Amino acid sequence: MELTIEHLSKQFKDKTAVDDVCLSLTPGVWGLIGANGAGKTTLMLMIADIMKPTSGRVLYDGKNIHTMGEEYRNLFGFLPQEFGFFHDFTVKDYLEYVAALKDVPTKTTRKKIDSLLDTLTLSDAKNKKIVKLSGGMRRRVGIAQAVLNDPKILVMDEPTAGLDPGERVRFRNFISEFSHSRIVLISTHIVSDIEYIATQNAIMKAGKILDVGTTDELVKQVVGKVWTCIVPADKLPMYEMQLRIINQRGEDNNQVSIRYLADEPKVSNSVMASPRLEDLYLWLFPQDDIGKEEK
Ligand SMILES: Nc1ncnc2c1ncn2[C@@H]1O[C@H](COP(=O)(O)OP(=O)(O)OP(=O)(O)O)[C@@H](O)[C@H]1O
Repeated sequence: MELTIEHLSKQFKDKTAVDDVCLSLTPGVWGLIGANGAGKTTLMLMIADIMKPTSGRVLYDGKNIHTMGEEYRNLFGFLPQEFGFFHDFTVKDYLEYVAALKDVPTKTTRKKIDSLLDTLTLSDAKNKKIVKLSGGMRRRVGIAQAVLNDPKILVMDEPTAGLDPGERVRFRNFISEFSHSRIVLISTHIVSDIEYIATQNAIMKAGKILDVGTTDELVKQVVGKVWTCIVPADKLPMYEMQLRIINQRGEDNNQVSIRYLADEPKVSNSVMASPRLEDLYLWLFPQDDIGKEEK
């Protein structure tokens, strides 16, 4: 099974949101990583066949998804970033409605919904109106509707937005299990949410895919660029001005442990750290760039 993205572009007036993207997605969890405005949502909407590309095409096992119509929709699950819930529906009624839309066999619908609500710890919310749910619960209802038809391809735009730490862990476990022989594409800028479950990552910046690889392959780019050291707490403001500090933790005796990015050690007692995906992300997307991509 393969989803092939061939020279996909999307132009909005003078803005190229997606710029000649080529990517071949195979079964596994794919992390689509990029700052705000990188083009992730636009790319996902085209993969969902909701938005028409300006040029290029998406093929599922060699077939153009746009010509597959219902056949594609039946094997596809999508969690959009902005989710238009039917707020007056109860969770159960809403999921039954989606199941009907997606041609889930009526015989199995109830069982399927109950089992999903259980897995996503939503059983207690089953008969509550969606309007009454917390943001994290609504997101989980969104996840439930996306997987209701057991999709072969699951695309989720920022699925962990609004989830608390416990919910994030459960989400990761759920996706790891679910992704077996399926293509799961997850966009996020919360890198730690996919770091340990993504079999591959695609890094997107300014509409282009900069790099594709496993986490281990990708983080090689920042080997020798991540440092940790201990500095006196009263010197921290000075270091904050001079260094790209990505993490800091208070220690005993008025000291602070800092983790920073630099081509070479900038503070005398610095020790080279093993890079993580988040370090690479911050290296590629310095905070100042976040949100500026659209300019
Ligand atoms: N309908 C539209 N009309 C005009 N410009 C758009 C439209 N949709 C997206 N854009 C622009 O295209 C670029 C990519 O947007 P997109 O939402 O795909 O990025 P993103 O990586 O998903 O960002 P975020 O994480 O903030 O959702 C941005 O500059 C955005 O302003």
